[in-house]
Amino acid sequence: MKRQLSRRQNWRINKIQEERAARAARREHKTLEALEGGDLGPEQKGLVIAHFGVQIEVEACEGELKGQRIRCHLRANLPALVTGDYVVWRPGHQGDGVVVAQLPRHSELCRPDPRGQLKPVAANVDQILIVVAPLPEPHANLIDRYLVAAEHAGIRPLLVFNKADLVTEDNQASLEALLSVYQSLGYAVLSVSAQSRTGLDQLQQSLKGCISVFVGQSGVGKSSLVNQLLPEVQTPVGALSEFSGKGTHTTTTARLFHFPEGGDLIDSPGIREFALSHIDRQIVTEGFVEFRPWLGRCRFRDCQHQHEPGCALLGALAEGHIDPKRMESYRAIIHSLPVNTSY
Ligand SMILES: Nc1nc2c(ncn2[C@@H]2O[C@H](COP(=O)(O)OP(=O)(O)OP(=O)(O)O)[C@@H](O)[C@H]2O)c(=O)[nH]1
Ligand SMILES: [Zn+2]
Repeated sequence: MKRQLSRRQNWRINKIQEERAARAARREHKTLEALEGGDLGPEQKGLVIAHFGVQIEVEACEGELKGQRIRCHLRANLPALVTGDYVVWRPGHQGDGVVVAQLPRHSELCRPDPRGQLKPVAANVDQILIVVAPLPEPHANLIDRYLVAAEHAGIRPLLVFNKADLVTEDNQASLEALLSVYQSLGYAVLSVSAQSRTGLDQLQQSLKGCISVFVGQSGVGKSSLVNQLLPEVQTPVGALSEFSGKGTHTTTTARLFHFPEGGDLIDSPGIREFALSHIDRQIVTEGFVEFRPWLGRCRFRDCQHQHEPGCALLGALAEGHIDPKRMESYRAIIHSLPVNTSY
């Protein structure tokens, strides 16, 4: 009986929400019609700064309005836009505007939505800053997961080793051993301290001219670094959770910030946690860059690289071309995948 009731209540709640959404959509449609009926300004390029339900905040990239932020309505039939998207838009007469087209993306960061479907959450990201620190103790496995995600998205990763001030005689050797694995694979590693400001100039240099995101385990100092790099916080970093609308699943709402020294940041709690809930065996295998020369060379086409005879990866491991720690990490990631993922 109780169950029935709550199902009924759920249905009512859903219905009310649907009606509310439909009313908002009708209102939006009217506004849009009025705007498009009047004469709009010229088509021009803009950058999506943030998304607010049916509207988006666009920064003008050119013309008289360059640098200004405009609340824009979305012409019907546009693909879903995300922060970092470049668009074509037309100014209206009341400080608003209409987005008329999306320009092509060169990269996408995706996350599963509540239904498990992959959705882009940020576009045109050039660089993923994977933040690690002596504390909390870094896990190679987690770093490798971020690297796989970056490789899969085709976005350059940069390892940012924060809290360099916490390096001591006791932990130095193991930290250097951990990081040298990545350096020898060709990944850039930058040693910094948000606290003592060591290395921040160099970090600023590597942010210039591109859109970056920060990822990494909780407590490594992402907020601290962002606070150092964005001193005149355009939106308080502490208020990031406001965008996530506490307790809802919309934690993926991202916002674009400009670093005063150049370069952009896209940030949101959802992006910081951007990890790998949505990868399969093939993505992981290809995400280990040093495996690439050996892929497709195993005796068996469906080789799982575990203990099969004639496995090219195992051969490369035995000959010292693959670091045993990375192989161990690879296996741990594969092991953590839901069973039956396709190869
Ligand atoms: N010693 C030292 N402490 C730091 C440094 N950077 C950050 N911290 C400290 O580390 C703790 C965590 O920093 P946050 O910036 O909140 O870390 P976060 O990665 O944003 O954490 P989440 O918000 O949980 O994801 C805070 O107590 C900071 O003061 C650093 O360079 N050196
Ligand atoms: Zn194999």
